[in-house]
Amino acid sequence: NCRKTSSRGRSVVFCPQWDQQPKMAGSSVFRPGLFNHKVAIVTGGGTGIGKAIAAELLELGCNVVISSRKAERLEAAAQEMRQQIPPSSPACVIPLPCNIRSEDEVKGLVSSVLQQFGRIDFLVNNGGGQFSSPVEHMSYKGWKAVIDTNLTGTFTCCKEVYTAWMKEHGGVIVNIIADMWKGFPGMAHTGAARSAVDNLTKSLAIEWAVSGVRVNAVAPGTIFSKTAMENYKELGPNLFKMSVPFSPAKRLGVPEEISSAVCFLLSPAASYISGATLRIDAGQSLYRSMWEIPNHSAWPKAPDGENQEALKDLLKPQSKL
Ligand SMILES: CCCCCCC/C=C/C(=O)SCCNC(=O)CCNC(=O)[C@H](O)C(C)(C)COP(=O)(O)OP(=O)(O)OC[C@H]1O[C@@H](n2cnc3c(N)ncnc32)[C@H](O)[C@@H]1OP(=O)(O)O
Ligand SMILES: NC(=O)C1=CN([C@@H]2O[C@H](COP(=O)(O)OP(=O)(O)OC[C@H]3O[C@@H](n4cnc5c(N)ncnc54)[C@H](OP(=O)(O)O)[C@@H]3O)[C@@H](O)[C@H]2O)C=CC1
Repeated sequence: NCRKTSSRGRSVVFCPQWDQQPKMAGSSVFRPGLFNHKVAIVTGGGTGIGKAIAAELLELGCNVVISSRKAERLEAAAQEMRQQIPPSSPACVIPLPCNIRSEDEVKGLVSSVLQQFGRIDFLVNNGGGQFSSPVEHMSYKGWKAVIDTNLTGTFTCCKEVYTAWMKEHGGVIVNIIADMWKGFPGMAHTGAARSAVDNLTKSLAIEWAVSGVRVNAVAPGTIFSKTAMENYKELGPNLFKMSVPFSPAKRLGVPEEISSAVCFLLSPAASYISGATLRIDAGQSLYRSMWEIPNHSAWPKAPDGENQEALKDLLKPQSKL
């Protein structure tokens, strides 16, 4: 069904199906070999978004270290990814367990990667998460767990990779944050942490420009994966189903739609981009909030006066206005 048309003297092949054909899961739109011999650390790289990022980096020739707390799940993910690496590729994937909440474990991770590969070109701070709870019922321990993971964990990984390698050799960092642009009612801890990482990204982009380090963030909308859903236990399926109408796309995103943007930000195509946050949410952050506010009369009254009187009149059941 493809037609050849000529546009301004150039020959163009136009396929009407192209814009309807989705990118295939597990196949990058970037040039094979783009990241040959580079080394990346992807935290949370054994599941969901992190796994898609790791797989796309591998496909592009990068050596990838996937890291998170659960060693068995990490090893299984690495085995699965190894099956996809063509024999001609120089890339490899290794799982290294690390809790990003522990400064010592992060230091250990960075030094192991340097021992094994001798360099760290890319850091993707993707590991993290939260539970859902209104603030009034949130325990201090729960608040701290989420801040320590998403904010302090990201800080620690950035700092350790920078001081041990990127300060002298340059590199690229991408921080995964969230759609917290209208606050994050129901998950206020993560909203506060991700907003702080958005700001940290800007500070680091300036402080580390002198080392040739670019630092950017990606803010996903609601992205479906089995592991993300399972985190919310029995609430999970409904939470994700309920989110669909709140996306202007009227569908949820998938991890592969985040990984392509991360690979772009890591690549030389983004060589002049630093301190930026890319929202990958089909416009969700510009659209309506999921948080329902029931009708109530608790709000402070407006000042008396002619506008207030006219407003009362307008709102009477049979208003003449
Ligand atoms: C509005 C909904 C839209 C749909 C979602 C859209 C956005 C989606 C965003 C996503 O990020 S999806 C990805 C989800 N994946 C994860 O969150 C994975 C990582 N998450 C975790 O590891 C945990 O959630 C954690 C809380 C961040 C850390 O858990 P960890 O196991 O390290 O800590 P714990 O020792 O278990 O807990 C510490 C403390 O936290 C409180 N708490 C934990 N879970 C809950 C819960 N479900 N409800 C209430 N409180 C919780 C609690 O105080 C824990 O202490 P203890 O009581 O256990 O002593
Ligand atoms: N899915 C979505 O809609 C959205 C997700 N995000 C964020 O994107 C990132 C990836 O989430 P997603 O793939 O969806 O969900 P997953 O639950 O699949 O991924 C979370 C990953 O983070 C790892 N992790 C959690 N805590 C730690 C820790 N203390 N140290 C090291 N690793 C840790 C987990 O591994 P382990 O348990 O083995 O440690 C897991 O691999 C998270 O930060 C998430 O909050 C942001 C916006 C939306």
